[in-house]
Amino acid sequence: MNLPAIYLASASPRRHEILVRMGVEHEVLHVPAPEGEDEPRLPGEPPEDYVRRTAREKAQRAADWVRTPLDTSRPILAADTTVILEHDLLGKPADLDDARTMLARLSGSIHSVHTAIAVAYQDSLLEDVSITQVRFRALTPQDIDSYCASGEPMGKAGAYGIQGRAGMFVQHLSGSYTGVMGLPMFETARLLQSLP
Ligand SMILES: Cc1cn([C@H]2C[C@H](O)[C@@H](COP(=O)(O)OP(=O)(O)OP(=O)(O)O)O2)c(=O)[nH]c1=O
Repeated sequence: MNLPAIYLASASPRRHEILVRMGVEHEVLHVPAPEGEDEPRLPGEPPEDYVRRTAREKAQRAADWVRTPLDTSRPILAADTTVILEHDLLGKPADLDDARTMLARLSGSIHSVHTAIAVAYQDSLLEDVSITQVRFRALTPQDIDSYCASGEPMGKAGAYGIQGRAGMFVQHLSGSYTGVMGLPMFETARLLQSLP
């Protein structure tokens, strides 16, 4: 498959790793974070809309930021991953207590992981979203403590990384494994292929 060389507007090492696996030539852009709260949700905004809007804003911010110094013929890819449990949105945990609370809520239940991708290219912004249902086995307090002690929950939506030890918590998955990790391969390849 012939996919174009791109810029990746993401600080997530997982997204870089997935693009490497896809064989997509890319350069990572370190776009300065906006001032204020990290990716705030608008009042009453449905999670599906939130995750799409956030990915679009990341791609647009990167496009505005790079305009002059970089090669504008390269598409700019951004993504946003959010865990949704009973209409609540679980982002990255603020600290280990927060991580413990999130993991206890995910224990023995089904949640969904939404990853939106957005590509800024030649004044247009294209997007797609991958939605995956994930069932966790019941976790004991010891499971949660030792997982938190591993350091893996921090920096990850829902306080877990399926690609690490938390893979052992996943009893069933319906959707995209790479979407849960932060960049759905199928949707990303399809979006990049659809560019003019
Ligand atoms: C659920 C899950 C999330 N994650 C990660 C992917 C994302 O890095 C992170 C969700 O946070 P995001 O806000 O989507 O991304 P980010 O802040 O890490 O990076 P950037 O905004 O610069 O692109 O959670 C995993 O690595 N494994 C998982 O199983």
